[in-house]
Amino acid sequence: MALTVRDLTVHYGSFTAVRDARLDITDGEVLALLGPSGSGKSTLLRAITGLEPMTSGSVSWDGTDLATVPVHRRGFGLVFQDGQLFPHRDVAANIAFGLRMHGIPKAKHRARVEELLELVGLKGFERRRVTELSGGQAQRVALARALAPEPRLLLLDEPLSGLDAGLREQLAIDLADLLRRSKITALLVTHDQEEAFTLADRVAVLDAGEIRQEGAVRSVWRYPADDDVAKFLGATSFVDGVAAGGVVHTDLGDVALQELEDGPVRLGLRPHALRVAETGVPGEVTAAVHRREHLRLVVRLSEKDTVNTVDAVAPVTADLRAGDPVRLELDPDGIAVVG
Ligand SMILES: Nc1ncnc2c1ncn2[C@@H]1O[C@H](COP(=O)(O)OP(=O)(O)OP(=O)(O)O)[C@@H](O)[C@H]1O
Repeated sequence: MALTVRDLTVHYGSFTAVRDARLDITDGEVLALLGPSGSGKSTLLRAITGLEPMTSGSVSWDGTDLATVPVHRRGFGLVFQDGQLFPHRDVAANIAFGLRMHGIPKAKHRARVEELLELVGLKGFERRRVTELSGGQAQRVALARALAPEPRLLLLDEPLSGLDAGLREQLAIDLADLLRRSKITALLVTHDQEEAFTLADRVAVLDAGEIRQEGAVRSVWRYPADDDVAKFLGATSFVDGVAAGGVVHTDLGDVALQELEDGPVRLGLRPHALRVAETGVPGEVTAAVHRREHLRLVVRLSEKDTVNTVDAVAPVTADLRAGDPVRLELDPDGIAVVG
């Protein structure tokens, strides 16, 4: 086990920002700490680095307790939201800073800087002033600087959240590729599920200072531990049903979920779990908004006691507006099995 965190608690005065956190990261694995704003993600990350004093608990690397090891001797690389580059130094000097700090001889700097710029897709940028970089380029330089001394753990705190949506998506894909190719062990903090799922092998969902669920990305997405985690992962309504022979029967219709054992189940529905179709439960559109890939609807269901209003989707080409009658069918793709 590379990183082991046990019972980590951080108090700010009488307020508990992180309570009894337990985490493991194995070599070459990327773990995302995912949670809403204020849930304690940054506090936990900072406590792991040693930047934030812990109230209790332990952080170990390969079984060695790091309590007495200062931040700069932990062998961790850090990347924050706003890069924090040195504005008066050029790109090469920013990246070489990490090498100097770790006592790597100057003769080796140039080759390593070139190698890193190539890795982050900024070949030839050595002499560029950092004030003349775009937000995305600056974050790539910050990443190169953190990777320069070959840290045993890379810690990324919302590394992409200062960037606009399109760039963020592209950089997340590039970063995922880089982490995999270089087999980097990393801990990523984000409030963005998509970013966590693009980048991480496993996620730990944090809420109000506590880790509510931890597991492989796909499994947490499909099987959230409770309604709160399901809501945080996009479920906007819930329906109870009964599974029998791989089909779940609910008030909103039937849906094939082959992996489920027979018995009662609770389903969390993301908007695309309900799609406009020829058949299905009837309802009336109360709102329709165009999104990039679909038309997002709010639908009031007719004659349903348990669920009244649900989110649903229709193709972008559908000409639907408030007041229109529709029918909705369940789509297994958007469903989470809760509990
Ligand atoms: N230095 C501090 N003193 C007192 N309270 C703090 C301090 N730093 C953070 N907090 C509080 O601790 C809680 C957790 O903060 P933290 O920054 O870890 O959350 P987060 O999940 O990273 O949030 P965000 O996504 O908004 O950055 C918040 O309620 C915050 O107000």
